[in-house]
Amino acid sequence: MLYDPGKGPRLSCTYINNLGTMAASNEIVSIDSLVSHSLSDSDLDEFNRIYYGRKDKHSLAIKTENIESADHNNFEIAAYDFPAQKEETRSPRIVRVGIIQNSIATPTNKPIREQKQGIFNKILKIINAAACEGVNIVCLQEAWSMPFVFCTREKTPWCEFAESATDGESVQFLKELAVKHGMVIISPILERDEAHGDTIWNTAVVINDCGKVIGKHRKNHIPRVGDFNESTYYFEGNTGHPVFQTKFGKIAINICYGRHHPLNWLMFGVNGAEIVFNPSATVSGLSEHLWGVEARNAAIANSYYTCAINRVGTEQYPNEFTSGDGKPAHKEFGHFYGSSYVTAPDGSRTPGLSRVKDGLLIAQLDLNLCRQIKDKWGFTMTQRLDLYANSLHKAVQPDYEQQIIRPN
Ligand SMILES: NC(=O)NCCC(=O)O
Repeated sequence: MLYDPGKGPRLSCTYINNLGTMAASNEIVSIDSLVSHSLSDSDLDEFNRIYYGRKDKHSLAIKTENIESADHNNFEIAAYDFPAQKEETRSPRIVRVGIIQNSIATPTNKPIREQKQGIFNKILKIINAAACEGVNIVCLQEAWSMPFVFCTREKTPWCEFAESATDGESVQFLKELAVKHGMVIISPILERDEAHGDTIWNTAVVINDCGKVIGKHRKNHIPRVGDFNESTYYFEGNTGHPVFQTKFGKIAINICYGRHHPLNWLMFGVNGAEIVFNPSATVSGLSEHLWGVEARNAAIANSYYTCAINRVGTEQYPNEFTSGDGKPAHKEFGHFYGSSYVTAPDGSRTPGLSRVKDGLLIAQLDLNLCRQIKDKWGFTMTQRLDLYANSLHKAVQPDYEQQIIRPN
């Protein structure tokens, strides 16, 4: 069955908020549903061609049982294909990725274990659907197993969500699924590092298709913007820019705020990544106009695939907090707008998932496209790393003088 993101409702109506009551929502379901509701079929084809680089729609069929499961369990499911040209000397290198966006499952004043378990229950159904569609690599959103509590600046009880990157609750839960389905799973969590002073990190754990943790990456750039008070909880990561060689290709993770830093994206490319996942948590009003630009631009500049994943929903906290902007104290973080999407190295992209609903976006990628685009555009050949290494080395010296040519 072919899924058409354009035919859903334009506005969401009501939702159960995180304190357990019904709330009205006038959120637009997705920019893509807005566009497709406004355009004729032929104009929509032109929109897809001109704006998204999708010459034809390249949607993939989804099994009826998974469409039914998505319907029943209230998540969106969509699947797209990114083919590459046939080559004489290399076979196609086809991999299916599944990116998952989710809201929290229970109010934030419930016991920690209950909150986690509620999220596990919904993720289980979505990963099962992904497996049934032959997905090889799943990536979850930033801090997927908890509410995004960092707006509060409270340590209790939120630090209790932190867990070991080798055998914490969520890693154990996902290891089993990785083995069962023979898939690689990227699990971005709040990490507790007992071996190093019980410190907390924002970490993506990579579990291979045999259920083994093959490594982790810690978020390199920590935001200090709006209510994203993450620096109260953890430092900038110390793991560099690792690329993980998996059975299904070379993958890397650029966690959320790192997407604003082109050099962060660059280094994953320099280290050979073919797919870079960007698990995120960001809210409308702050970043939504940037969302479609940054991961897409990174795919173009670095000739790799990018998968941008944002959490979804409006989270409320038991105690009021302020945003340091003179406005009244409040209990809501804002609206996490989902809109997860995938971009190919040629800059073509999928429509986004919903702004208001959990979702699974499946993309079938031919990794041969990475090299084909490098050959065509020559961005790696012309990137002049030596020039910038030299200039940056000078720029970080305390006595650096900016290269400004001033009028006499
Ligand atoms: N989670 C996170 O780093 N959010 C910061 C806000 C943004 O980058 O849009």
